[in-house]
Amino acid sequence: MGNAAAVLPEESFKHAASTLTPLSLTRSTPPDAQRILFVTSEFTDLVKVGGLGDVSAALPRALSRHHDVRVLIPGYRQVMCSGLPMRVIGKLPGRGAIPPCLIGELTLPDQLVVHVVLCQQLYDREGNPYGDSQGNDWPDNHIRFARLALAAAQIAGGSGIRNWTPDLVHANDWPTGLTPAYMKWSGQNTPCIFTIHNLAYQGLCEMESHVELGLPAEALSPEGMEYYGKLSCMKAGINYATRISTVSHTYAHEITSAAFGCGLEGLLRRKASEGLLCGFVNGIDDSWDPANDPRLLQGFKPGQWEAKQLHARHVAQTFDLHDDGPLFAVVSRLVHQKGIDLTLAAAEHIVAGGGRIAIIGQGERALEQQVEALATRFPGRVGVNLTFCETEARRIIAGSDFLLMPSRYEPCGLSQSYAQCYGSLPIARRTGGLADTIEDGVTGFLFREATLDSYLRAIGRALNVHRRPLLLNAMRRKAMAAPLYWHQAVQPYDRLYRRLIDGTDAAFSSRRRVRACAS
Ligand SMILES: Nc1ncnc2c1ncn2[C@@H]1O[C@H](COP(=O)(O)OP(=O)(O)O[C@H]2O[C@H](CO)[C@@H](O)[C@H](O)[C@H]2O)[C@@H](O)[C@H]1O
Repeated sequence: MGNAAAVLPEESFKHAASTLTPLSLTRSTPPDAQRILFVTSEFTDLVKVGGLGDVSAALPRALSRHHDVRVLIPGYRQVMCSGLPMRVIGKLPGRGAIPPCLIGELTLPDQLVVHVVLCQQLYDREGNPYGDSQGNDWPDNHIRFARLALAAAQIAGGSGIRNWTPDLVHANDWPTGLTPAYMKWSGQNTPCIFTIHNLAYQGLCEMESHVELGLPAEALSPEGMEYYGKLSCMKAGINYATRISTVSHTYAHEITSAAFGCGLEGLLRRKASEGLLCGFVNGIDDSWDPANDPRLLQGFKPGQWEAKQLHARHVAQTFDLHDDGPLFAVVSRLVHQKGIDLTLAAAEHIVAGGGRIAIIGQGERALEQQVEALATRFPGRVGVNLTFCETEARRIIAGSDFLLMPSRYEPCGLSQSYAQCYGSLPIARRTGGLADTIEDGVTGFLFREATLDSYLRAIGRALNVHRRPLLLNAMRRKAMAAPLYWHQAVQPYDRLYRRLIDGTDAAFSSRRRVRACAS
């Protein structure tokens, strides 16, 4: 296998940025830094669908103060069109129906190294990482992401990148679930952490796909990755990783119950009882600083509320809303998980209470149509923008008084923390990371049941606070100080990496163990 640097071959992506750049990579890392390969299907700098992209861009950067971290992503069209110079540094063989690939390397302006799995037939497509522009999943997703996972395992085994083999692999969500499995089946003992960002997306495929994926017989049993007659990439990640983490303490506990475990609660309960499952709350990246955000019309600090009013006027103009009344924001993927139907039902009460609602998001077509219909029903009071626009999202958050987040479940959630940073008080369900990051009545409002009544009570409390400016501003100040930034949130990952690499981590100590739910 040739590992020498090469220019992208002509038959490779026609969209590729094929300029050769000298490889001069000298990030200063501490002497005890370990080599970490962070494997992900989204990376916000280049391609993002949701929160996984944000975490994948921020966590490796925060980790790179402590370690030599490299990110591995598929070479989607968005990645190849990024305009960043790409070097081809190696190639890797296929397995079953998984085609061979090249390994590319990008160095981002801040020197973070991103390795790219180059395989035109799998990744050079219109649409997002998981499906076409009509929202249909790609039928060969199992092969597309098995290619990513296999590349990670091969790199961990010493192939693909010359003079760089990771001491630890960190895989994320189902698209990377086969990573620890391929590592194990090739006899490697490099530790692999698997982080669950959202258990509900499992990456299922038919049993017959085992030939295409080159799976050994043991994979096909319930002790492997069999899941109710199918194959589950999520289950592979949970079963074969050295340790499993998820993105909040409460979600780590919740997924051991039937209500949140998506059929994997038994396995997760066992992992929790063995001390192999933990929850680390996500941080947010430093760009979420209202005083220094170039995407805002005017920066602000706690107390400089006139800048919030400026953004509220901007939102009113762009969403065709009246100028008066508390402003509620929805910045969300429009999917069932996020409880959008509850907000649709609550909207008439918010409007009757004098409120206005600005919704920005994309997602399930039926929900998109329903939010559009809501705006038609309440002109001047409800405005909708069915796009994904980071700048507008930030301005809406900055201008709003409240962020609506009635999620049915929420592994961690980032939007509530973004809102807190910008002095917008989240109104959210007491579940997952929402319960861990919002202090009820202090830095936001929580409600327990996924019912309209319960939600409306929280909205009513928020409206009461809005009528008392002193109290509102006091809550805003507390909210702005609440979120955890990644340089703080990274600590438990750093400690776990070190324990796994030096072999001192028998399992999570009983004090830190996730208490498994009873059912
Ligand atoms: N129209 C729009 N325009 C611009 N930006 C938009 C947008 N709609 C949504 N976003 C952004 O998308 C991201 C959503 O992040 P979340 O963590 O809230 O949810 P998501 O369900 O995608 O992530 C999953 O993974 C993350 C990461 O671990 C977990 O926090 C979460 O609970 C889990 O469901 C935020 O950055 C938000 O601002």
